[in-house]
Amino acid sequence: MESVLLVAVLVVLLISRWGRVMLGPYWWGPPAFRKAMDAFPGPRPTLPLLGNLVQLAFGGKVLHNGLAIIGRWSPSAFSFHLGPVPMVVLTRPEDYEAVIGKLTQKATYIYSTVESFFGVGLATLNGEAWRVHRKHITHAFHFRILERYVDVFERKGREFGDRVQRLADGATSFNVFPHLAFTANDTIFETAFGLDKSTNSAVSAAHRQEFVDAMEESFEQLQYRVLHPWLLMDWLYRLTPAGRRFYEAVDMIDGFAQSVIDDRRIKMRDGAAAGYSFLDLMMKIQPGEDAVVLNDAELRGELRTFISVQQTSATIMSFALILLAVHPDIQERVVDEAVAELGPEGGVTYASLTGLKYLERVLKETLRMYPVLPAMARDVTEDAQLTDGVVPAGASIAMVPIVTHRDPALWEEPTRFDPDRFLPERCTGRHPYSYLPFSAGPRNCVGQKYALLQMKAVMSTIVRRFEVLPGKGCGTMAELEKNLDVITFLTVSGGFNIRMRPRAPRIEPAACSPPPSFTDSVLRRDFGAGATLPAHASGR
Ligand code: HEM
Repeated sequence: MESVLLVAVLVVLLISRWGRVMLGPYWWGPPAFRKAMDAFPGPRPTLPLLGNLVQLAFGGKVLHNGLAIIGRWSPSAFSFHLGPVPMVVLTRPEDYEAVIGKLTQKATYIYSTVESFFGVGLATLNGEAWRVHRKHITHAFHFRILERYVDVFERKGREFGDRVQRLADGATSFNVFPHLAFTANDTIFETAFGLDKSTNSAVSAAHRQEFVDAMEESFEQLQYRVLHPWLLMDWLYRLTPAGRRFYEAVDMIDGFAQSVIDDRRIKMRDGAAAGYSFLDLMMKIQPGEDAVVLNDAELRGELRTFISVQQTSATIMSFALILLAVHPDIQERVVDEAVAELGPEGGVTYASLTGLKYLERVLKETLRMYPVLPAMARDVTEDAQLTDGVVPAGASIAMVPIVTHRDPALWEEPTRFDPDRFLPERCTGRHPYSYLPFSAGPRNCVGQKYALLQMKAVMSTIVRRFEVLPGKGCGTMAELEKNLDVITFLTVSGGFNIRMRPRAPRIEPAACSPPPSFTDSVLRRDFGAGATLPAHASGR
C-alpha cells in the first residue's frame, strides 16, 4: 500500500510546481546553493524527496543509525539531507554559539508535524507571533507563580506512590514511564488548566489515561512522518489508518482544551476570582481587567503544547529512577539528603526544594546523558557562518545535544554517571554551549524551572518512600545504552523498567529538628501494625 502511495506521490511531485518545493532547494534551487551545501563533508543525497533518509531510518534503530552517521562525519559540521531538507549537522559548542542566538525559526519541515499535534503555540510559532506569545507566557513561569505549584507537584508525587504501591513488592519489574506520564499529565491539568482537585477528579482516570496513550502514539507518528516525507502531505496522511487515529487524538485534546476555556470564561462572567493556572494567566484575568490577550485558537495551542511537553519531565524522571536503581550508592545519597532537608516524608516547599543540591546534580547529569530531545533543528533564514564554512540561507541546521553531551573532548569519562561533575568547582571553564538539555538562547525551554521543581518534588517524594531496584532490560548501564532509542523523544525500547519496594524508615541527622510528620502511623502504614523505629535509625 505504502509503495503504491509513494510512486503516486512522486509522480504528483514531479509534475507540480508545489512538488519542486517539496523536493527541496538542493535539487531545484540556484546552483550556488548546491555548491554551498556540497562544500560541507557528508553523505551526498541519493534521491530527491528521500535524500539520506534511507541511511537514517532503515536497517536498525533510528538513534543508533543517526549516531553512526554522526560518528563517521563529526566533529566537523557536515551536510545531511533529511528527506527534501538540506541540513548541516552541528555537534560542537563553538558552532552552536555561532548560530543559536541568531536562528530562531523552527525548521518548518520537522515542526509542521509537531504543530499538527501541539497546535499553534509557543513551541512551533515563528517571527513576531512567537515573540508576543513568549513575552506573555514567560510571566506565567515567574518564581512567585511556580511557588504556588509546589503543593500540586508534591501531591501528585504522593498519588504516584499510591498508584504503584501494589507493584512495589521488590520482585515485579514494571515500566515506570506510563505511571510518571500520568503523573505529569495530571499535574499539568491542575497547573495549566486550573482544574482544581475536585474538578480534576471529575475527569475520569480512564479518560485521562486515554490522553496519555493517545499522546504516546502521536509522538510515534510525528517521527514516522518525518522519516516518510510523503506522509507530510496532510490529505494523504489522513487517508491512512494511523493518520485517522492521529487526528482523533488531536481532536480529543483540542476539544478538551476548548471545553476548559469555555468553562473558565463562564466562571469569569459569574465573577469567579482569577486563579494562578497558566490558562488564567494567559487569559490575563486580573481583578478589574477582562482583556483577553490570546484568542481561543491560540489559547488551545498553548494548552495543547503544555500537555504535550509533559512527556519530557516524565521521561527524565524515568531515566533518573533507572540510573538510581543501577547506582545504589548515589540513590542512598539522594535519600540521605532528602530526609535531612525535608524530613522522612512530606516537607516539600519551594524553599526546602532549593536545599536538594545533590538531587539537582543527579537530574542535571541525567539530562546530560539522556537529553530528552536528542536533536533540535532550525531554518537558516540568512547565510550562517560556522567555524568550518557557511550554511546557505534556505538550508536547515541540526544541533545534537546527545552527541555534544558525550564528547570526550568536553566531558571526562562521558559514559560514566557522575552527578558531581555538576559541582560548581567542576563546572568552571566548561564551554557554556557544551550542555544544552533545555536548548539555549531566545528559544530555550520556557518551562525549565517548572520542570526542575516538579522533578525535584516528585523524585524526593518517591525515593523516600520506595527503594528503587533495577528492572528487566535496564539492569546495567550497558543494557540501558543498548536499549536506548528515539521516538520523537529519547526512550528505552522495552520500557523504563524498574522494581520497587517500600523503603525502611530513617530519620534525619541529629542536627536537624525532628520531623513533625514522622509518626507511628507512618511506620504502621508502610510496615504493618506493631512496627517500631529500629534502634540504628537514630541519626544518620
Ligand atoms: C525535563 C523537562 C524538559 C526538557 C528537557 C525540555 C527541553 C526543551 C527543549 C530542548 C526545548 C527547545 C526545543 C526546540 O528547540 O525545538 C524546549 C522548548 C520548550 N519547552 Fe521545554 N523541556 C522540558 C519541560 C518543559 C515543561 C514542563 C514545559 C511547560 C510547562 C516546557 C515548555 C516548553 C515550551 C513552551 C518550549 C518552546 C519555547 C519557545 O520556542 O519559545 N518544557 N524544551
